[in-house]
Amino acid sequence: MKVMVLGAGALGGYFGARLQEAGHDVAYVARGEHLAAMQADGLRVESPLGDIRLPRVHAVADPREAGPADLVLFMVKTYDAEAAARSLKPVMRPETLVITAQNGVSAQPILAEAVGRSAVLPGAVYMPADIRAPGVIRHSAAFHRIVFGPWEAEAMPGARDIRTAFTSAGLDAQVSEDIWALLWQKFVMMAANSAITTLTRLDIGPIRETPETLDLLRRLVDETFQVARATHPSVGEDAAAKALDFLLREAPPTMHASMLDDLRRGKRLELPWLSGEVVRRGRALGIDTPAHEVVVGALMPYAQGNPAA
Ligand SMILES: NC(=O)C1=CN([C@@H]2O[C@H](COP(=O)(O)OP(=O)(O)OC[C@H]3O[C@@H](n4cnc5c(N)ncnc54)[C@H](OP(=O)(O)O)[C@@H]3O)[C@@H](O)[C@H]2O)C=CC1
Ligand SMILES: CC(C)(CO)C(=O)C(=O)O
Repeated sequence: MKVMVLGAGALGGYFGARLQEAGHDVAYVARGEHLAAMQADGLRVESPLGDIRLPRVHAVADPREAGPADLVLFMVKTYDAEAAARSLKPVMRPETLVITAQNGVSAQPILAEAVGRSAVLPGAVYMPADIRAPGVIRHSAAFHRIVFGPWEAEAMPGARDIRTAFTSAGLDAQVSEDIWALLWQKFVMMAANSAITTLTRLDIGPIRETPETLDLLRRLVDETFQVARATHPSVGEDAAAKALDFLLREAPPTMHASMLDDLRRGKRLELPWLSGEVVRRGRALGIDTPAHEVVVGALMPYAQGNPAA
């Protein structure tokens, strides 16, 4: 399979490397020091599920240099989605399918606007990773799950073939028939997770051991749950319980949201599409979201990068 990773950072680098190791033809679209390091020395992945060393990778700055692909992994941050989607449009072919990974529910429509809904397989990724150094991806838990599904039914056979390619590469991949319910379910967990770990600058372990902070986490989950249920009725009644189950029991104590990594590095934050999205949608629906409002107020000075830099 010919694969293009558009945004070959933490997730894109990880999935691209696993697929290349399994024999697929992968092109990595990246930029800056990370692109230069990949072009000079290849790509490394450090993972509890097995390290990967790829001394040579096809790393480029623009999708046009990568050429057309059967599968595009669209793995830029939400704030880069519009420009990346525009750059993808000229290399799309009728058979190309594009999997998304962005947290939240905003990036997928931006991509669909550029390439058409029938080409988009919205996806949710469950694994913590970051770029440890240029050319080096660090995966920091023993799970790497991706779930995607067709926005429009005709893409279902293509989605199943892609799942086979992923599982043959050792990845934990599933196809969902109601991907939007799943994206909202992840959003219920993730809006709270990104808010609480970034606000406190802590991993989830100490947060769940502190009763007052745990109470705040529960309120963040509940507010997003109210918004999710009002927006997407097929989100289950148990969505808040499932989100809490992940955060309080399944997640390793060292887990934190990728937004905290971004804050620590002085990078832009996806805050407007996480807590910001909950507040915006809550207002439109007449649902109070006071906990997320505080998070937005406290973190917004960091949303464009370190305000002290
Ligand atoms: N990391 C994680 O653990 C998880 C992340 N997610 C979600 O997945 C998405 C991707 O996250 P993540 O992998 O951490 O992000 P990263 O910032 O690690 O990777 C994105 C990469 O794409 C590059 N990039 C952005 N736009 C372009 C472009 N137009 N052309 C070429 N390169 C480009 C960025 O460069 P630059 O650095 O210069 O901006 C960056 O290197 C996010 O929306 C996040 O919410 C979901 C689950 C887990
Ligand atoms: C918390 C995690 C790793 C869960 O997959 C995530 O989605 C993120 O940090 O962006």
